Amino acid sequence: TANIILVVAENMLGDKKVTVVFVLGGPGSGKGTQCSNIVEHFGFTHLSAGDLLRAEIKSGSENGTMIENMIKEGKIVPSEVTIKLLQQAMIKNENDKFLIDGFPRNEENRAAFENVTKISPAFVLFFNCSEEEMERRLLGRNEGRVDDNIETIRKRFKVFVESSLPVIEYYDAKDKVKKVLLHSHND
Ligand SMILES: Nc1ncnc2c1ncn2[C@@H]1O[C@H](COP(=O)(O)OP(=O)(O)O)[C@@H](O)[C@H]1O
Ligand SMILES: O=c1ccn([C@@H]2O[C@H](COP(=O)(O)OP(=O)(O)O)[C@@H](O)[C@H]2O)c(=O)[nH]1
Ligand SMILES: [Mg+2]
Repeated sequence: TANIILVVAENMLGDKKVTVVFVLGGPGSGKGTQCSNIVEHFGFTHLSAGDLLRAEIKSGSENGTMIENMIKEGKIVPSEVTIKLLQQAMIKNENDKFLIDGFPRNEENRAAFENVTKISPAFVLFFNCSEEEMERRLLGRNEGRVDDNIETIRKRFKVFVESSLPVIEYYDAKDKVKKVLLHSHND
C-alpha cells in the first residue's frame, strides 16, 4: 500500500517559500524612507503598494483611470487589483524576502491577501507618528503626487484611522506588531 504524505505548504508562491513583512503606518509616517534603510542592511526587496499602483496608472492599463481617481480621493483601491500587482512583483523577483509597504490598508485587503496567496506576514512594522508631523512631511514631500494636498491628506488620515488601524490591531492581538516611533518633537 502507498503511504500518502499530505504536505501543507505555507507561505508558498509558486515553488518559492517567501518571508513577508508588512510595513504599515499613516500617510507620511516614513514607511518608504525606512524601507530603503532596511533593504540596505537586511537583504529584503521593497515593494510599495502605492508605487505599484502609480506604475500601473503610468503604464496605461485599463484600470489606470479608476486607480488614479481612487488615489486622488484617498480611497482604497479594490483588493484584487493591488494583490495581483504584489503577487506579480514577488513572482518576478528572485528574492524570497519582501517588505510590503502600505498594504494591507483595510481588513478586506488583509483577508483577501491571506486567502489568495496563503501568505501570512512574519511580523508587521508599524510606524507611529502624529498627524501634525505627518501633515508637515506630506506637504513638504514634493514628489508631485496628486494626493499630497491638504484636502486629500485629511481624507487619507480619516481612512487610515477608520480602515487601516484595525489591521494593525488585528496583528497586535497576534503579537506580530513591532511599533516604531521615529521623530523627535523638534524635527
Ligand atoms: N524621520 C523623519 N524625519 C523627518 N522627515 C522624514 C522622516 N522620515 C521621512 N521623512 C520625510 O517625510 C516624507 C514622507 O516620508 P515617506 O517615507 O515618503 O512616508 P510614507 O511612505 O509613509 O508616506 C518624505 O518627504 C520624507 O523624506
Ligand atoms: O494597498 C494600497 C496602497 C495604496 N493605495 C492607494 O494609494 C495611495 C497612496 O499610498 P502610499 O502608500 O503610496 O502613500 P501614503 O499615503 O502611505 O503616503 C493611498 O492613499 C491609496 O489611495 C491603495 O489603495 N491600496
Ligand atoms: Mg510611501
